[in-house]
Amino acid sequence: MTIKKIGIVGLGAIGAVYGKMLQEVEGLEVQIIVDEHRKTKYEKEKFYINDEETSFHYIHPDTQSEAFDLVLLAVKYGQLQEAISLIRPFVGEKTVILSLLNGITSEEEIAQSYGEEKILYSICNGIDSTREGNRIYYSTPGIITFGERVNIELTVRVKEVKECLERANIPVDVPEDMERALWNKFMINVGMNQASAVTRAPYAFFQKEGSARELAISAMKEVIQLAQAKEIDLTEQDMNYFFANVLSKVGGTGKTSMLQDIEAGRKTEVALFAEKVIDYGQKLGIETPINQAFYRIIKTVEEMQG
Ligand SMILES: NC(=O)C1=CN([C@@H]2O[C@H](COP(=O)(O)OP(=O)(O)OC[C@H]3O[C@@H](n4cnc5c(N)ncnc54)[C@H](OP(=O)(O)O)[C@@H]3O)[C@@H](O)[C@H]2O)C=CC1
Ligand SMILES: CC(C)(CO)C(=O)C(=O)O
Repeated sequence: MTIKKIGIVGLGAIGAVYGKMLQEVEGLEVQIIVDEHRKTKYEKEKFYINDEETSFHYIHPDTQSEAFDLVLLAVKYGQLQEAISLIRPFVGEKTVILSLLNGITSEEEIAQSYGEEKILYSICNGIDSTREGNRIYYSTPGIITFGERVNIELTVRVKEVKECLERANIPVDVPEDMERALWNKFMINVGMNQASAVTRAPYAFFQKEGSARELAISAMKEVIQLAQAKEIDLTEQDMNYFFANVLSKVGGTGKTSMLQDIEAGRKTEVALFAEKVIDYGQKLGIETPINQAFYRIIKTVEEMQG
């Protein structure tokens, strides 16, 4: 079955960019799954991507519809449970669900509601999208890394999703070891998102040697220790590769999603990052002082913002 009908929950920095690219493909029907309140607001305020007015098609969960072939979740972690409920009417026997959320836990939470057989693991890397209300700016779509937990010979559904994303000119990668890819991204987020959130530094400060990058590296090294204790093949080479080959390509004024949250006074995804690192550290008997400090600072900032 070729993918034809796609549902997306979350029209933010990530969902709007990939949603626009997908809906430009002839033969693909893309619907944004929203509640009534958001539908009214979005239709009135419209969306602007790189200053271009962009229209989307909205679908309410009460609408009678066939199941979607592919559902993309692009909400923040605090909105995940709501999004999981929202997609229920559109999940059928053959639906594939892809969670573009950062972190290593969202797939597990989706699988608890819909079963392992519905999900593929995924993350997006290198996208420098920022959102201010209904205005989204980006210079590169980065790459969606996805697949089954292990990808030696590609399964039919992986091939179909890959073909669909490629038709939309979204760069994709299907790594053999998806768990390692998830942990690699987890390491990046734990360092970059949290160091930028506490310093308020945009990417330019991490693109050069110096204090901001050192701070991110110290948190990343704690993730590497945890991964190695879990026998996941993650090393400092992966960290160096990120700085040299991924971060160097994004716009210097861009900001991590966590810094965007802090600046907008929204709750952050610290539960996906420092909290997870601290948790794993306790279970594995590994000290995680940098993440403990990040956790306390970010929680304090959230409390101050109310
Ligand atoms: N921004 C980035 O550069 C990157 C982000 N990520 C990850 O991607 C995920 C999404 O992040 P990002 O796009 O930045 O987040 P945003 O906050 O920009 O977007 C989230 C969107 O979800 C919408 N939403 C929330 N709840 C619902 C709901 N119940 N029904 C429908 N829509 C809903 C929000 O709508 P509303 O505004 O109306 O509340 C908002 O448009 C996160 O896990 C993030 O860590 C990964 C890589 C890079
Ligand atoms: C990799 C990074 C830091 C890229 O923007 C990200 O995933 C985020 O901002 O959440």
